[in-house]
Amino acid sequence: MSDRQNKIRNFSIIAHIDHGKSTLADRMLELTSAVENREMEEQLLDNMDIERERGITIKARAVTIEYKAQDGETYQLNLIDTPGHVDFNYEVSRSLAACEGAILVVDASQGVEAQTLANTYLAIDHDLEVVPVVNKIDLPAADPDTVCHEIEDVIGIPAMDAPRISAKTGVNIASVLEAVVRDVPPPSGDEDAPFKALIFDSYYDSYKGVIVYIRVMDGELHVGDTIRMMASGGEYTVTELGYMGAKTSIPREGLYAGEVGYIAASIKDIGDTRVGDTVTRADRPAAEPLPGYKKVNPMVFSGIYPADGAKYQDLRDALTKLQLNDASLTFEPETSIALGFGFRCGFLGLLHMEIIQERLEREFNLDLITTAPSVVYRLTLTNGEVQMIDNPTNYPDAALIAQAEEPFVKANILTPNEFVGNIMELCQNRRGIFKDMKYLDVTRVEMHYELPLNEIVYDFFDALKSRTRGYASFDYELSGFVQSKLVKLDILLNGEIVDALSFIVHADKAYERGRRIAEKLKDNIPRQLFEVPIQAAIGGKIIARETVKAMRKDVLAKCYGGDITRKKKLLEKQKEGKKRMRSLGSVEVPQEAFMAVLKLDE
Ligand SMILES: Nc1nc2c(ncn2[C@@H]2O[C@H](COP(=O)(O)OP(=O)(O)OP(=O)(O)O)[C@@H](O)[C@H]2O)c(=O)[nH]1
Repeated sequence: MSDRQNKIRNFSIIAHIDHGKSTLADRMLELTSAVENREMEEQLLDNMDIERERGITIKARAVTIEYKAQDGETYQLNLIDTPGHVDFNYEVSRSLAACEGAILVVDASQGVEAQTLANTYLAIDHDLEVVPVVNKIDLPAADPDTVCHEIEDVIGIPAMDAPRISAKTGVNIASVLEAVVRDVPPPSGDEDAPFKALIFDSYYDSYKGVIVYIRVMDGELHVGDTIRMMASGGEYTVTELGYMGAKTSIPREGLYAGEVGYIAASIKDIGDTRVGDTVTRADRPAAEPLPGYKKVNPMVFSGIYPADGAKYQDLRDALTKLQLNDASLTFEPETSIALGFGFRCGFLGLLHMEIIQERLEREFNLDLITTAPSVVYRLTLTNGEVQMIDNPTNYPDAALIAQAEEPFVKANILTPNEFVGNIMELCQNRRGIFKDMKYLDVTRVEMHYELPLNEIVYDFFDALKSRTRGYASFDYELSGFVQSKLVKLDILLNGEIVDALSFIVHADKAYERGRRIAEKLKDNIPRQLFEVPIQAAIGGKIIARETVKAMRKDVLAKCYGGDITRKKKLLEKQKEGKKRMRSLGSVEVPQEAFMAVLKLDE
């Protein structure tokens, strides 16, 4: 191994949400003075607005810092950021593939949580050295000894000597860097072998074209070399390469085996730079690509329509741009009788969906109507054909279906034992199958359930939080398709089926759902000039009915003539309220109505 490699450490930070991953990353950058204190925006590594507001990290990012360790040597530390939410396990996985180690941050007042476990297992799957760190020791409720025992008992890695730190106040941060230098193995890789690197992220820069983030496995690369993308075959000449500093990129003349960095090569087509692909050199290509990693298929789908039909092209452009650095987002055109032209979009999970919606609205200034999310169903028809259905509108007639299957997940819930009853009740309501339960210590329990994805995509997480006062944590992975009794529930407004409101539901729950949805819609559809019947139907049979009564008075009637400004205000208000309305046939329906049908627990 070269001396250069001996001084490199490639690592990620993994943690349960809110345990302090981003704060620790900031402190590490600060300590290695990669950033001037005053220049430092809060949470440098999350550089998207929405992330900052929600306090979660979405996209993988990487940064190179130099650290002079106690042994007197200067090390190149490459920190690769990972998202913490269950929806993004795929992205965690792609970051981990570029590392040899992972710092596992555990909150000293909370202990091991569901995503602590899930992320640790992912790291172990990637053969990473896991370096535990106990954070938030400044909190009065901190109990680092117990948490260290918990890490040893539950995860099974030694933790008694784990650095105990406060990322917030900056206590003991250097001990984390020392642990990284000491415990994370340096990269191995043959500098003399043909160049081979893994693409783990990319983004589009309007001047330089696509910038790809790579981890070099073997060989070396210089400006002027011609690279080849092994999956797509695209060839480009490298115009710039280097490290990503905390704020700016630091161009270099070469990148070598074991290093993490970026390349720019005037690449215009993002399709050529697939995350997970292998880059090699055209003059001396590698024989085999790297294993890459499994791309996950989106499991949650929803229709996204521009509120103003004229914005269809803008919506397409916006989705195309977002897809550039979010390969897990899929979309294709669809038409709805009710909503016109839009796109069927596929997401990793509900949070992913919300984030994309928010970005479309905020960054691209679009007003959207989104339909209820649906999972993917697998149907075997009576003629033997197998169909995957991600849109309830395309659900075939019941008479044509020989067998219907829905996706199930394995759920892992960690909770203080006092909430076990509440959680069992919730899971039972959601058609969950209890698997087992074990005590982590005297007060905390780990529960395993199998649940239909359909029952958890909407509001399971919120429901779990509210039943456990926020103490339970939850993680899941897909386990496969399970045969199920499914029916399509249609909603009729004023006697007409609204295709955008149809959805698939388990037969045993259809009546109750139909009734609740009709009630919900009644609450969410404002009065119109005429009476509007709301009906729920299965295969043409009406199972529930509500009525929105006709409007009696004009809003202005309240004003008794007189005050013109007051009148104006009321009219403005009415206009505001209208903004997100959609005419379905003759009925005006607000956006909230489309989502309200999902939040049945409220
Ligand atoms: N008291 C205390 N609070 C901390 C400490 N470290 C982080 N926090 C706080 O914990 C909260 C979550 O910290 P983040 O760094 O955003 O957590 P994260 O793990 O990056 O969260 P995600 O990005 O959502 O995964 C923030 O309000 C921090 O200020 C600490 O050492 N002590």
